[in-house]
Amino acid sequence: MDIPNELPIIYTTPVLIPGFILKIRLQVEKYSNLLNYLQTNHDSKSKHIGIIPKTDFEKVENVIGTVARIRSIITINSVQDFFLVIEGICRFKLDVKIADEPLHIHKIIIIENFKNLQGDEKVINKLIAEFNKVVIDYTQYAENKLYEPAKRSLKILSNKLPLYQIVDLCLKGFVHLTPADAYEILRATNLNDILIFVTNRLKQETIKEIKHTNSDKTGLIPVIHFNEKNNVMFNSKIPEIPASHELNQIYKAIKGSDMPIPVHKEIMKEFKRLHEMSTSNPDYSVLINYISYVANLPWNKRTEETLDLEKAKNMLKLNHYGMDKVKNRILQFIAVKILNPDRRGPILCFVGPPGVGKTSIVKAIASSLNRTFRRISLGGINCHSDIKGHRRTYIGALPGCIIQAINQSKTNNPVILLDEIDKMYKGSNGDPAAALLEVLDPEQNNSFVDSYVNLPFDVSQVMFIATANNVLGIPRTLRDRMELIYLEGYTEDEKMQIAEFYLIPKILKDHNMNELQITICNNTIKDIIQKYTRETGVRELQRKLEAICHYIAVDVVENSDKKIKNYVITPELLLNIFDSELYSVKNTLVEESCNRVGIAIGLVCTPVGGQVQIIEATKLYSRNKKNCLILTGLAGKVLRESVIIAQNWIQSFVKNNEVGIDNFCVHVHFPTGGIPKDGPSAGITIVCALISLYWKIPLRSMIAMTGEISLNGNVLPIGGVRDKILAAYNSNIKTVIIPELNLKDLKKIPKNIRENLNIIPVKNVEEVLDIVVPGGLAKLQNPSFSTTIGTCKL
Ligand SMILES: Nc1ncnc2c1ncn2[C@@H]1O[C@H](COP(=O)(O)OP(=O)(O)OP(=O)(O)O)[C@@H](O)[C@H]1O
Repeated sequence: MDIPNELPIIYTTPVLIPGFILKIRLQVEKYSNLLNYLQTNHDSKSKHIGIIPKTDFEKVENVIGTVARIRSIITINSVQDFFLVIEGICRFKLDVKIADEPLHIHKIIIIENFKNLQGDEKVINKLIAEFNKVVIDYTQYAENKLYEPAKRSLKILSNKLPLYQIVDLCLKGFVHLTPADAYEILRATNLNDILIFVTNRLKQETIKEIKHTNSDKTGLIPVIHFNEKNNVMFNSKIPEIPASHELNQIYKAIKGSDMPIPVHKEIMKEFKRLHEMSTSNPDYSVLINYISYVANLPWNKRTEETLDLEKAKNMLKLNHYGMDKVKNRILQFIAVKILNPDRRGPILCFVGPPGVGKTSIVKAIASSLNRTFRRISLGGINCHSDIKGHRRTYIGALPGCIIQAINQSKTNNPVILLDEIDKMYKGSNGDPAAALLEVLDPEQNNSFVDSYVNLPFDVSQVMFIATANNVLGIPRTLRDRMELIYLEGYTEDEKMQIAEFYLIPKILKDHNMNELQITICNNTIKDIIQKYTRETGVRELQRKLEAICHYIAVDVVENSDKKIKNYVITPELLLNIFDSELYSVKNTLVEESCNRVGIAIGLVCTPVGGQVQIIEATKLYSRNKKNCLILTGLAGKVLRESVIIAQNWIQSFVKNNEVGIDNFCVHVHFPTGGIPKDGPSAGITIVCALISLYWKIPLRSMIAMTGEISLNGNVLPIGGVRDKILAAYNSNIKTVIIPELNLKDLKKIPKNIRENLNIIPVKNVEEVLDIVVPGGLAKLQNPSFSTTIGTCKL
């Protein structure tokens, strides 16, 4: 729409805000020129006029008005007035006068419309939060009075609209504006000013409503306290100013608290009860503790979040090596928050073996967002009330760990780490997972009710991040509510980097030793990794490096009067520090298994990373026991089924090759016997061990394998390929057989490891046998080499 830069101007008492429609009444006598102008020549609807509010504008530097489009002109013959229906289009600044007669014509400068106004990013979130709070308070008291459009606006408001629309709806729906108010808004140069203005007006309206409601019911004039600092309002009927020092303290705590009005009302009821209670009553101290706990909760205290991508990137990089998946996810979270501050992020859950940095990166995330950090250890929790607290009626009742963590953080938007979420279990006193559901569900967590506090607390601002070692340990319902991010173990090279650039500088700083000349050679770090630790993470490595510092510390203290020495930690010195090597680089079990019948090398994934797993099989001849299968080594249900599938596949293979079948027992063992094992991925390894046993052929040495088998001999994909291949590499295995369908996982494996290992993908068991059996599949199919096979039952 073309708006001329010179417009006829009129002055009106009502203020026209862009987007609104106004009907004004003008005297024909006074405005005859304007009426002529609008009625002659062109269609009046294409004409614009400038509307300037009749205020004390001469005192104001810049006079702001609204460009209005004429919607209709209503003239009534018998009346000396006419009506203009005008629609506010945009705002303008009044410029120089062009003419006084026949019309007041001024030059105008169009200024930014509300829609394009910006808010001050630093404070806008706080203002919106406060505004939302005031809207809730207001509607609680004035809902019956609100007319339909306002109620509709309220519904829309809860859908989190862009800010300018919130303001727009407020103007239309809630606030009764005096002309002075409206002019204030018209002149606003940023959205913050408008939001502050509208919030304050709503507060005043709410106070009016509260006064009205309370005096209606009780005839008492309520005490209304307006907390300037937090701009939060309180309303309560205090019985009388409490006499005792203790009660006074609590009263002050309630007054100083920033709890929402409904909570405040409830707490004042309790306070009234306390006030009337005898101090000898056993409930007295319980009630005092309760009220002061609730009053001191951070109902509305928050840290100002820093949403700065570059800063967060640097901070995360500074604290942790690698972990790209986690870092990228956090950067995405920040980017989304910048675009839409109200959007709630998902609940993240980092799953991985111990010591890979799950806990420590959450701390780094909290500081990169400038939020406080609390850790809740869920390991071993077996009771509903550990999460949700105990009812106040119980002796020694306490709030649950969620509210306690929020209370300790003193803010309502901390980062809370739910550590070891896979290690909670259901006890006789309820299921803690069910209680956590309520906390983690974005639909419910803005009114989380802890049994002790017994009042709704908004935990939706809290950023919950969970960690787990084993995804299967996380209750299914909780798993559904979280976004799982898997962290893998580190390779030797990665551990070297972490030790050199992260752990050693951190440990030296912690021990106040960064001034000393300490050199830990690369060979030393490598030796620690290979001979003194066996882990997928770096926690043990960190402990060993700390032990080196403790060793040096004694020397430093004993020789404190002498000149500072240079300390060079060589691999040889490690023997002095740690007494003896803990692990051999060679995996003796694997090496001994070579050239023996009935043994195959498998790969397994444990909660602490990948491992090489030997499978042993032997025949037992016994008169009494025939056709039986003995399994040892704490094999789980799925593993036992894998053995049966392997046996049955071998039987069909034997039949096809016309090999004889005999009756005897087979014993399959999964060392080490003390550790429970389960899962389907040992399928092809079991087949190979049994084939080696039946055909009495030792398998080719140093070949490890992993893959599930189906009854007709297909090799199916399995999980944990990266960890398994790393374990094979660390155990000097030269060839690894994996299912062809797992080829996609190879991109997660460092290039140097891929180049140094012979990784062979297979589709079926025949291909496996062709690789592991000396002489290949042909040798097995040659009847002169075949042997008798046992038919076995479990
Ligand atoms: N990628 C890494 N970069 C730097 N330091 C790391 C890295 N990964 C782990 N660490 C260090 O290793 C130590 C152990 O890490 P952390 O306690 O976070 O492990 P975790 O995965 O939470 O283990 P758990 O599952 O046992 O709780 C910490 O000191 C941490 O700083």
